[in-house]
Amino acid sequence: MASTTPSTLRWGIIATGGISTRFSEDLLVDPSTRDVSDVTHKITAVGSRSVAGAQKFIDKLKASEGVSAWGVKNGVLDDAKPCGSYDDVFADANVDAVYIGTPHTFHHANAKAALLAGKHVLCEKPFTFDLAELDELIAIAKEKKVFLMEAVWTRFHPIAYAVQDVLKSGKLGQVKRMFADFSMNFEPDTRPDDNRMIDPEQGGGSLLDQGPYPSVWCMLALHQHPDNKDKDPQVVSSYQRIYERSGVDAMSHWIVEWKGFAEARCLTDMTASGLSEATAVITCQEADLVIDYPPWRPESFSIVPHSGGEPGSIKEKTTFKHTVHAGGGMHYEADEVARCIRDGKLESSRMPLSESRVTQGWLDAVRKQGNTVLKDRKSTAGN
Ligand SMILES: NC(=O)C1=CN([C@@H]2O[C@H](COP(=O)(O)OP(=O)(O)OC[C@H]3O[C@@H](n4cnc5c(N)ncnc54)[C@H](OP(=O)(O)O)[C@@H]3O)[C@@H](O)[C@H]2O)C=CC1
Ligand SMILES: O=C1OC[C@@H](O)[C@H](O)[C@H]1O
Repeated sequence: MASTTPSTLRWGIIATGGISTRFSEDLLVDPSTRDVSDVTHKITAVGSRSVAGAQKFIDKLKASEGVSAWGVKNGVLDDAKPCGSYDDVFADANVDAVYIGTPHTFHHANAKAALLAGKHVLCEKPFTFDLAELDELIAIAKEKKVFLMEAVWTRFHPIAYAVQDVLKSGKLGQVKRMFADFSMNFEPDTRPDDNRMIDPEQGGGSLLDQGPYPSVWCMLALHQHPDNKDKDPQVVSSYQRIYERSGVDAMSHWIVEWKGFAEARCLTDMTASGLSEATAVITCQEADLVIDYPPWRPESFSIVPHSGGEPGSIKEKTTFKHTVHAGGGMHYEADEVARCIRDGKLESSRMPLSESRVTQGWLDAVRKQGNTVLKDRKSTAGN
């Protein structure tokens, strides 16, 4: 059988913190371990606030062990240039696409600069601080004819497709409502004031950091459900508990309504853990679909009969496992970006900009209805 040469995407990595490390390590994993042969990845530039920081990051990647050692041996890092500013990465002709791994309040400025320089952009969650900032990025990407996507990696995991297949098959009957939770004890009192979960200047608090995950399951299970016709679901109620030390939210609750279809209750909490066996529960006519912890990378879900005397045709619990292939699981979204760019697409149909707008709107609504120090923070759009 004739084999075609894979398309290689050349990445510039912006920032050298925790998530940039994990994303880059996944770019170093052999694509064939996840049955991918049509795209490959290279890291051609790393941007940090200091050139020494960028060099240290590259050196650490070059010392990778385990599944990421493959990329080191196979040239993924051979042309990686350390840059002492993010702008140097945006100006680099050897970079096709930029991955943005800075704290929340910097996403807009960093993505905007990259787009204006003509680079394709994959930006960490939450896309921006508010919807006005996101709309500005979308307008620039459209004008520059470059690809833009929010890095909601969980949407590309095997389990995400499997959950949708079950719901779409109709075997669980009508969807009634759902609950989605990302609670985790980050032990905020032990963290310094400049930790990004605490610091308002970095968009701290549970809502912005954790909120994108309940949204994943809401969007896949309800928003994209074939029976749903409401494409503009709104937050109808919310509550935020304040983390007194810095005034960000310790916990947020909100309810979203898809008119004429269903409601979702969403929860984020950075001060207490969530249920280990239920990061999301989708209540359907015939049974519940229960997705296990952790919300960002679950690998199993169960179909669970209704409790008590509730009717429902499904009487036995069945559990399904969908493990992430070798690596951390961020390679799937990277493959999606590579394919979209190869095919000349400006957005992903799996993670469309219209859906990022919907979930960004929920974060805005909860923040504005609450009473944290970020309540009235002004958008940087247009600056
Ligand atoms: N998808 C996922 O699973 C995860 C996503 N995230 C997301 O990734 C983003 C970054 O999170 P994370 O990597 O944990 O954060 P870190 O604090 O570990 O790293 C942030 C990096 O941003 C750069 N930076 C630029 N300006 C500042 C500033 N003023 N203060 C602090 N850092 C700055 C720094 O890199 P440098 O010095 O090199 O410029 C720093 O290392 C967030 O949007 C977060 O929500 C985080 C964790 C998991
Ligand atoms: O995106 C995330 O997922 C995993 C969590 O540990 C992290 O805080 C969050 O940013």
